[in-house]
Amino acid sequence: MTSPAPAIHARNLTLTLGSGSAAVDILKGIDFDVAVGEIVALLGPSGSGKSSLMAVLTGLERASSGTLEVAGANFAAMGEDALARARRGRIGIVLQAFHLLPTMTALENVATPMELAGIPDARDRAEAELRAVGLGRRISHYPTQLSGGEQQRVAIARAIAPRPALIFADEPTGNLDAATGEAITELLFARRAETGATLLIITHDVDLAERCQRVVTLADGRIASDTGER
Ligand SMILES: Nc1ncnc2c1ncn2[C@@H]1O[C@H](COP(=O)(O)OP(=O)(O)OP(=O)(O)O)[C@@H](O)[C@H]1O
Repeated sequence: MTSPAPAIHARNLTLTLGSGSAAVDILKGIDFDVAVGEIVALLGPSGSGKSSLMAVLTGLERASSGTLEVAGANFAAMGEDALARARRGRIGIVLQAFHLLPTMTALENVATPMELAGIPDARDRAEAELRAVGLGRRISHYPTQLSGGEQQRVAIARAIAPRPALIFADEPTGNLDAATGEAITELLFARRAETGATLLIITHDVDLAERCQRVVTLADGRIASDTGER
């Protein structure tokens, strides 16, 4: 029997942006494995490469060299179209600034990406997910009619409704007050537990990092420490 593919298997990932004398080495050889279902916090000082690593791991940015498999897909070897398809089925992203479409209701924000991906029953699934994040009575509201915490709930519903194997959250509580941020953290952990997804959270919040199973710290484009599984 073979063991299941890890959620992330990265070896010697590098990222260099720009060229010639303007080239900047941003990631300098990242070896990183994440098991299915693991909850990992990614810490590190500003400019250490956290967002760049997330961009590479989510397939938004292509690594300059190295190997990368995400939920069994060989991201490093894929063409643009195949990569876009592979990302869609595997990855959900939650960002600090919510990034909801202002002209769409909460329901449309969650359902439309699934409709575009050809997922059946997109509206029903979106509605169920919005109920699961506590917004069953807000599905027809537009983002401007929702608080920051509510908007982040919509963003979490949008990320999780397609049932991705991995959820990436980049400073998900960074725009929220402490109490609202705490509620959003609880929700993210609860939805992860219900769906079995693997969760990677970029954060400056040491309390949030402490609640993750594993803390990986970046410094100057390299992994400086990794607590591994506790
Ligand atoms: N397009 C680019 N061209 C050149 N350098 C870049 C580019 N994008 C990012 N960088 C540099 O790469 C480094 C890592 O940036 P990154 O945003 O990944 O760090 P970070 O750890 O996420 O920081 P923060 O916590 O402030 O968000 C920084 O020095 C940044 O200036």
